[in-house]
Amino acid sequence: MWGGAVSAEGPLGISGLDYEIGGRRLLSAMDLSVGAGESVAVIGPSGSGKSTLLNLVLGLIKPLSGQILVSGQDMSALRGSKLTRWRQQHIGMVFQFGELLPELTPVENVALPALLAKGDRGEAFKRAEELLLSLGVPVGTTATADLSGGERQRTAVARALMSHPCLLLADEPTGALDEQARDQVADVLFNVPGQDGCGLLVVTHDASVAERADRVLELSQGKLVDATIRGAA
Ligand SMILES: Nc1ncnc2c1ncn2[C@@H]1O[C@H](COP(=O)(O)OP(=O)(O)OP(=O)(O)O)[C@@H](O)[C@H]1O
Repeated sequence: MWGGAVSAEGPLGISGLDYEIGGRRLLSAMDLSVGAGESVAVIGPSGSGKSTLLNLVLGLIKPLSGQILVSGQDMSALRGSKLTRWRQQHIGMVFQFGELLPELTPVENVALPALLAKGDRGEAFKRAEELLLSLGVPVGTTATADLSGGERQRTAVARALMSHPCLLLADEPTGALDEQARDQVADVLFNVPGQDGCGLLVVTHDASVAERADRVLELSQGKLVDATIRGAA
């Protein structure tokens, strides 16, 4: 089992995490930490609880017991608008299907969270454009629906980075892509910790994506164990 001390300073520290659903113990005394500038991939069979783990980190569901620190803050201790604000300010999330609004342009999609949070409009559009250009996404007037699958996922990465999160989560970020687009999105995603200094936690079925991470862990019977993937560091 991979343990590791829970750091109050790092992007993510999980200790002794237990979670049950429908009378079934899904996570059991799980420990995990993700350091600044580090990437961790979690693999595991379907139904083993990988997405549930991300939902717990986001504070969308509460653990039975144990502690989840995001940027030093115990997520279980926060409720309502405080929890929402902490999540918005410290965590970026990339979903399998991007979860973008198809009729908006990529810049509008990326700027939207900042606009909804009543941020400065000009600054939001400027940062959105810079982020998209840095990730190789065209910033014209094309609707997001008309972009390629890979461009859409890179737009989703840009949106997740908009708030300068200390922790970036990704749930099957390349699951809907062909091989070439998968590699481009994985390049972009795994560059982020080195460039921004945030921690990256990626859940994936794809060994060629997982092996890019600094550490690969397998979720097995409620615990994270070291996984050896050919070519993994
Ligand atoms: N709200 C819920 N009610 C009942 N069971 C649930 C609920 N949410 C998740 N589960 C169950 O918990 C288990 C873990 O689900 P989860 O989505 O975390 O798995 P996963 O490892 O991400 O799977 P996949 O790789 O297929 O996405 C599954 O058996 C799922 O059916």
